[in-house]
Amino acid sequence: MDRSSGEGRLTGETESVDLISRSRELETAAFGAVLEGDTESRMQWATPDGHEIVGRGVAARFTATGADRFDRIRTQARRAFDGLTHDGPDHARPRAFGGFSFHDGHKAAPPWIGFGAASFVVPQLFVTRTDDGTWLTAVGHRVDEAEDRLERWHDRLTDLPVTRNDETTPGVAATRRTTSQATWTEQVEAALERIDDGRLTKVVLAQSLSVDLEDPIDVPATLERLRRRYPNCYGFQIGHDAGGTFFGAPPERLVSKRGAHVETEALAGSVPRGDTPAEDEAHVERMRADAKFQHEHGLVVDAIREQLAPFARELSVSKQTIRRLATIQHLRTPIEATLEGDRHVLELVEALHPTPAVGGVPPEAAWETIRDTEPFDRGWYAAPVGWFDAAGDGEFAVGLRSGVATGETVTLFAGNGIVADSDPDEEWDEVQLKFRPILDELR
Ligand SMILES: C=C(O[C@@H]1C=C(C(=O)O)C=C[C@H]1O)C(=O)O
Repeated sequence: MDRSSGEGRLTGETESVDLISRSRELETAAFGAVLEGDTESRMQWATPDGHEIVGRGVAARFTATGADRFDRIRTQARRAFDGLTHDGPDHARPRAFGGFSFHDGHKAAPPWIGFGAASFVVPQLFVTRTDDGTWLTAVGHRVDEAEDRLERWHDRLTDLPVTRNDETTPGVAATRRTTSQATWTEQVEAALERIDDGRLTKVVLAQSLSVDLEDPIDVPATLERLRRRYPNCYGFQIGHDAGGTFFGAPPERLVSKRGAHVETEALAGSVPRGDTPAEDEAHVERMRADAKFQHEHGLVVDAIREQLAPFARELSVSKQTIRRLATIQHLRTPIEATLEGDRHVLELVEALHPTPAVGGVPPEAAWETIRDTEPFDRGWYAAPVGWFDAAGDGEFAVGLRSGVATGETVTLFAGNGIVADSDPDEEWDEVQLKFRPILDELR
């Protein structure tokens, strides 16, 4: 156990504490052990291009509530990162990992204990695996603290055998839905009335599914299996010993920023996979040719373009493509921008969240409809999860295809875009497909 966890860490909005960071290369693949044992915080982040970060402990924590939560996180982070000295390669630099709740008024009630309206942690210890090798980084408030932590964990990880992947799933004892199919039909019909009235153009309605497990879930092993099945998705977990663990395999990038270069995408419109390549194509062709799907997708492209334009010197919207996943296929439009001036990735996160891929159009009417309709708190579902660094660069996924594990229950969330001409039965089927990534790994 890392007994120094929590000592002298930075939490307040006014304190300023130096952060010292030290890295060294790791010759072992046994770095999953970083997540073992008691620690107040653990995190994992994997990208579709194969990069991976696994971390534990709290060197600095930033939290905020309210409408200015994005700004307040940035202010706290600036204080912490201003005093940072990193000795190691750039890719092993300290970053703050965490995210936001869907809505700024969110309260951390079950199953979301430990998940406030905005919460980020700079881990005390983390492993970064990229094309440049595997590196271990320790962060502390004094040089000796960082160096001791680095050596201790380096020795510990190097001595460990690489364990084989755990293929056993926890098993499902019981499931409970928040929304029956009959209720869903009523909800979609009520949303369609608002659309007919002209109050609303699109809303994404979600459902939640609670799964009682037969055995405790091993989140890292579950994520590993998800990564193999959904290699073109993100993989993440954010866990608190004093609360739950939010994890998932989102297919959707909210935004990534490196210097002036920004990448995002519109992902909306969903059809199943077929049993054969020809069936796959038939589903895709139906989606491409369908006015409802194109309308629903186009609203997302337009909103992202509008939100990003004020920040951009150049903005380009690429040709529509298909994102094909193991259980579902989506319409996807990549969007890139070159920023005008110096910006923090959290400014872009704030501008983009929620896109109409998870919220709706117009945003206020969509949020009102979500609030009037959904009998549960979205918590961090469909909200930004990811990281940022001292330079204000970072990458955020949309927290979809996700669940929050507490004790022996996992609460899953999934939703779908409703526009004029949506059919409640078809929308129901699409939502069930979106539960599958996590549900299949629990059964
Ligand atoms: C809302 C979800 O997915 C989003 C909604 C989609 C749609 O309406 O077709 C497709 C991809 C995601 O942007 C979810 O996975 O829960």
